[in-house]
Amino acid sequence: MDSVATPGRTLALVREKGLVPRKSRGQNFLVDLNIVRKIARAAGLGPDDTVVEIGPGLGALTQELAEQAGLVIAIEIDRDLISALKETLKDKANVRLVAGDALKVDFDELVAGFKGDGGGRLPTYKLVANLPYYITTPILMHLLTGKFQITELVLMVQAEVGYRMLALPGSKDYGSLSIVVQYYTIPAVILKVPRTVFYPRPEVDSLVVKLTRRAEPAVQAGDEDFFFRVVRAAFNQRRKTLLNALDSLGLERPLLLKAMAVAGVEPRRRGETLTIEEFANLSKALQQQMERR
Ligand SMILES: C[S@@+](CC[C@H](N)C(=O)[O-])C[C@H]1O[C@@H](n2cnc3c(N)ncnc32)[C@H](O)[C@@H]1O
Repeated sequence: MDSVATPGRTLALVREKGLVPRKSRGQNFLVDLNIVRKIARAAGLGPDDTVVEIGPGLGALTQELAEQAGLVIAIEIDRDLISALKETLKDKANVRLVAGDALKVDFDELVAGFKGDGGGRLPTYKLVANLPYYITTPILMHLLTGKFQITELVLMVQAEVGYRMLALPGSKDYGSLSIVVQYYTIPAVILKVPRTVFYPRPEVDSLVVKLTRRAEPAVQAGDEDFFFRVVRAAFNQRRKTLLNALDSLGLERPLLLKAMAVAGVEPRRRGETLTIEEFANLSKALQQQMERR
């Protein structure tokens, strides 16, 4: 079957199947084969690779992934799209379609269901998606904190979110998302994508980013849940000093001040100036002080 990634073929398929792209599901289909190819190529796929795709839509990206990977597992929430997908993917024997909600999927179990569990050593795989924008952050949190055997993620996201993933201390885009992404992965920009290559057109431009999973987190943060609580507290009230922002953790002031002194972090600084290492040191110092109480 010819690629569905052209305006003519996408529109014809939408009409033929009586589909109405749902905004509530983030349905903006790619209609530019050149962009589709660049996204798939960014994942560096070969015949030995398994790739999971979230939200295949009409199959534009799936068709290309199937050309390059050994096995493609595509999870689509909208059952109305499944019949269109069966048609656009009918000559792709290496694609497995799964109807379901990616937010609820245990990706390792899903892959093991098709590939076996590797005799206890779960197979690794890549993840590629033109993400539905309305759930970008929860999906990303699920993918990263879920500790799945994903080695690389190539994701198309709203440009603004992409810049937040890559932001460094001191920039206006730097926040909790930057820390979570950089803690677990090494992010890089692959490509800027204008809104004109989608049907229907979204209201914003997009960015394709590649996240390479680190073998070990970027820093040793001690208790991870606590580390992320500290990070969220620091950024929830960005304009406050760190000392005031961390009040929301419910800890006594003297303890906060002692931990800041131990970590070498000035209480008057703002959270948005702290590096990921400084957050980790602060979080560990707070944990130590709490244990000593
Ligand atoms: C931006 S579209 C991308 C479609 C296609 N991959 C493309 O590039 O043309 C997002 C897709 O994700 C699907 N989707 C939305 N929420 C989902 C979820 N929770 N789990 C799986 N798929 C979801 C939508 O139905 C839609 O097909």
